[in-house]
Amino acid sequence: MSASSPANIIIAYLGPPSSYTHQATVDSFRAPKYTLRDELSIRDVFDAVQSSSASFGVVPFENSSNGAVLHTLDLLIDREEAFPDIHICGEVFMDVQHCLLGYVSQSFSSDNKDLQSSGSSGSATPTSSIPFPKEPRSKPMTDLRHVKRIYSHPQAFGQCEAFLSTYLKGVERHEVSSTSKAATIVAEDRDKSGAEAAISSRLAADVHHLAVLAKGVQDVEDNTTRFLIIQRGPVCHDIQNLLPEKFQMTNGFRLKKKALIAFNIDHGTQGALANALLVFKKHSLNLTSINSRPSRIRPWHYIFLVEVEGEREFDDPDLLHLALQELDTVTEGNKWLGCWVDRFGVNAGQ
Ligand SMILES: O=C(O)C(=O)C[C@]1(C(=O)O)C=C[C@@H](O)C=C1
Repeated sequence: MSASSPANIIIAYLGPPSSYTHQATVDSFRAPKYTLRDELSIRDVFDAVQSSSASFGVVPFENSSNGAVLHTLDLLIDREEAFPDIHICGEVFMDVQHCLLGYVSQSFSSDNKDLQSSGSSGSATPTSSIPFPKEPRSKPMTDLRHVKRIYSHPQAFGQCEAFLSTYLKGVERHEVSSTSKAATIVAEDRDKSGAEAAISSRLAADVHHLAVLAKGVQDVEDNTTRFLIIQRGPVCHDIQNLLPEKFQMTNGFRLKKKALIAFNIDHGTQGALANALLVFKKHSLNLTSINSRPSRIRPWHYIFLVEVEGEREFDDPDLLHLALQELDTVTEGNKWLGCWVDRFGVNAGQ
């Protein structure tokens, strides 16, 4: 059966199961209409969609406290031209509450009434570069002296700095492809000595039979990750009808829409970047973010990614066409990466 047959719409997502991407995907693409397939890396999700072995893919894009997922940006700008047909067709916002998962140590559990004996005062140590470190929001629920290695996705480490630098200072960190992969590794710790722990989700604790050693370990209470839905081909393509209704562009005439565009400019021309940005202003496309990634062609030369939002402009292809034509005249090259219905303020599942 082909990936886009109505009875079998395959959605590839960054796994293994119980990753945050999985949770965002389950909430948006419900069985039996959709079949979810986990992939080991964000690149594998792009590959699955580009090769049409999946109709859609779900990947993390940015976090409200730690910023862009660089790996996703790099795959979108596609320096190697491996993903020429990938377009964004939707977004999902999800609240992310991290936990520290592992094992409760038998040797330390008897004296865990006093958690300060975990070797920490509960305050982060000031250093010359960070004289006033952020206080962690939560305390461990058990002694952590047995933890020698922590596994997680780099984004999750970035979101939990205060807790880690207070209660697990100097403990080796291992970056892996997702938080659920981290939980899988810890669950495989054969002697259950508790030397390994993962920053992962509450769901991953249940799936992998791990103990929750601390809850809500991210630096900020309101910690939201935005995920992108990707498809093969431009958004006007028939494949849009296979998406859940809330993501379909035609569903919301006059709904706010967003788009992502990548471009490069002649860095030697004065005002080149400003001129490119002015095109969006002129065409009433409100710029909401700008990211840059090294071009890897010349040092200190960047590819820019801008996100724009608008209403009428997206419902009239001629208006967009005009804006892009004008962008052609002030950039050295640009790539339309898709447009989608704005879901800001709407949680996954709604
Ligand atoms: O590792 C996961 O569980 C993911 O889905 C990836 C990811 C990310 O890359 O941002 C998703 C949400 C959290 O912000 C941390 C990690």
